[in-house]
Amino acid sequence: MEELRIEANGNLGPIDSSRIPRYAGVATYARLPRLDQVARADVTVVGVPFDSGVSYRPGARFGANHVREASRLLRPYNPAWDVSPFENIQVADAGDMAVNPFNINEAIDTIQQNALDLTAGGGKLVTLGGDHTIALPLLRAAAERAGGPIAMLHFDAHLDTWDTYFGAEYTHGTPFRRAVEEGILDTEAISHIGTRGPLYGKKDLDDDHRFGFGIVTSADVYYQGVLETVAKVRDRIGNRPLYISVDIDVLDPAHAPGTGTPEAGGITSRELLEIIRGFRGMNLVGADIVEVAPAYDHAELTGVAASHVAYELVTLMADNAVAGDRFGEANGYAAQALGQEARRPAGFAPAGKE
Ligand SMILES: N=C(N)NCCCC(=O)O
Ligand SMILES: [Zn+2]
Ligand SMILES: [Zn+2]
Repeated sequence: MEELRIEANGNLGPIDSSRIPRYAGVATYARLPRLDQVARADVTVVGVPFDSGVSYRPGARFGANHVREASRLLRPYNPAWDVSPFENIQVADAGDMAVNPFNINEAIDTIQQNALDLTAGGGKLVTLGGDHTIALPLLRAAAERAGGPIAMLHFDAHLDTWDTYFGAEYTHGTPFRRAVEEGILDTEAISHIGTRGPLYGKKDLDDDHRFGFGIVTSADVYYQGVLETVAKVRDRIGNRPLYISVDIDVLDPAHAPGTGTPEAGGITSRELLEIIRGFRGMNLVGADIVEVAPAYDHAELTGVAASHVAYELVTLMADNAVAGDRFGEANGYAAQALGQEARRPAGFAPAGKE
């Protein structure tokens, strides 16, 4: 079948859903071209079908393809930003990394190397997991590309800074402790958002605090709201190179039942999307969305939520790519919401607008 795609500014976009029904054909993320169909990509979406690091329900190895299937309804214009991300930059789907399910250490090495290979031309990665183990090699690669320790925002019900499980150091509950130990995170600028639920003991929090993490709990988001959450985070992170890791279990199980370690009392998908929009202008260098386990999903709720999270993250990258580095300038939707005057850098007009 011929692929009728939207094209703008030399960027090959999604299959045109007004000419080929969106439910037809093989799924790529947002119906975007495969990486081998484009000359280069500014942002590469890649799947990591790996879940050998889980402590409870398995199944996140099927997450990436579930998110792709659930992403067919994404449309090319993002009104919350007044940005058409796939027109601003070339985004492509690289398919899945081939990762050993029987050897976690080898899997971690493979993910790190593939992440480096995929960013060799200067592009950025948005990774679809996979369990949270994969964040460690992705952070290693992102820090190497950034030339030093990077800031991180970690959306999750869980801290994921535990030490070991059954003696194992590399699991989905331990990636951020390992990352701090390895010195790849800028410990002045790391935070969890959305944490909640029972822990093993108070020491979990003490350790986490000692590593340098700030915490905005799920209850904090409820009581202080999206705007204060965004303001605090922007204050803490500034313009540092920033990696965002989203464990889909940050959402309440009502919004994202398809995950392996669900915890009651989570934030809503509306809150999560709005918080990310509030990061407009921040220096996002890479991102992952992990822990989508389709076997426990219903009506694609979790897949749709994850596909929209990825869409907002790609939009943030696309917006920055066109606007340049404009951190500190109050602009756009989130800034308006924060009560600041919306401004655009001179000469900036989103493709097809103004
Ligand atoms: N990263 C995720 N989703 N979960 C970690 C939970 C670790 C535990 O079972 O204590
Ligand atoms: Zn989690
Ligand atoms: Zn996690």
